[in-house]
Amino acid sequence: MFKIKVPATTANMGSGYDTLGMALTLYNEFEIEKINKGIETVGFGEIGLEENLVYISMKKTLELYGKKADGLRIIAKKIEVPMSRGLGSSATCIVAGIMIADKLMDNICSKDDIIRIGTEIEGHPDNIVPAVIGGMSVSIYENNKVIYSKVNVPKSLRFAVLIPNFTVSTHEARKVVPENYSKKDCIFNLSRVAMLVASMNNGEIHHLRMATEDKIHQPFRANLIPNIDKIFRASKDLGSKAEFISGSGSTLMAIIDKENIHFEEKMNKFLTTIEGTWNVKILEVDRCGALYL
Ligand SMILES: Nc1ncnc2c1ncn2[C@@H]1O[C@H](COP(=O)(O)OP(=O)(O)OP(=O)(O)O)[C@@H](O)[C@H]1O
Ligand SMILES: N[C@@H](CCO)C(=O)O
Repeated sequence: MFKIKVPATTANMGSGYDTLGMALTLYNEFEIEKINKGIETVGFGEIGLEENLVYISMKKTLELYGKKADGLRIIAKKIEVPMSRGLGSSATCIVAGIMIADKLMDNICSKDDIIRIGTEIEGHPDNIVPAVIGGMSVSIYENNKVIYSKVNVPKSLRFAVLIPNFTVSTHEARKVVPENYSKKDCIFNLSRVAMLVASMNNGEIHHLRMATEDKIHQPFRANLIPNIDKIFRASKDLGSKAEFISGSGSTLMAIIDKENIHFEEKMNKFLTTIEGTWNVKILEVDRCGALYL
């Protein structure tokens, strides 16, 4: 019947907890087929229908419009975004589910509707917004409304994702983030997140290291990722412009210049000296967002 392709996303980007996010050139693809009766899922491993985030999001969207689905097979056709690694795998499922429902209703939802429903399901907007519209974005979620704006990303940048073989659940990683902060720490992050948006927009790559510094979530989540300091130090030594935890982890992100062509090979070599298995991918910004194929 139809296919949907949704990009991976890296949320927070250091200083922008629950606020900044960016789509990356790594994708999940879902295919929908007609069947006689019921709803079937294929390619989702052990995940049962009622726990399947694509199905849950499709069902919720249809219910919002007073509709129901029947006679559908949802196929996880191509899964590139690893689960629970801080690359927005849940957002790919949520956005795909909403877009399936929308297609079944003859595309009555606007992008803003998809973003609003998706954010309500996910609980924060920073993966959902870039997954839908592509690029880097800043979002505000308040009173069930999402207000967002795109940020320019310099074309010379590449994004090295360092993906470990262990997972970090977002639900668990949100529990270690404190409820309250000092005025000093608030000013620390406010200044950096504003600097990050300005630096990206103005192509001031030399500001990125300071602009991605954070006191809101990363110091508390660092304990969930063994050797994070060593890995960030090695990345800096290999010429990266900035490093941060992607989303809630476990993936670590290094921003590099496109001319840094030996980064991948050298980082892979370094990571063999660290416990665990790591997979390095050099990605670009996805500038389109989710699409029907
Ligand atoms: N390919 C998939 N098939 C089915 N469900 C998936 C798939 N990928 C992700 N999920 C769902 O999303 C959940 C993972 O979401 P979680 O928010 O913990 O991680 P993430 O979205 O990968 O990371 P982050 O939000 O930090 O970027 C899984 O437990 C599962 O419910
Ligand atoms: N802003 C979210 C992103 C992960 O879903 C967090 O850091 O918990």
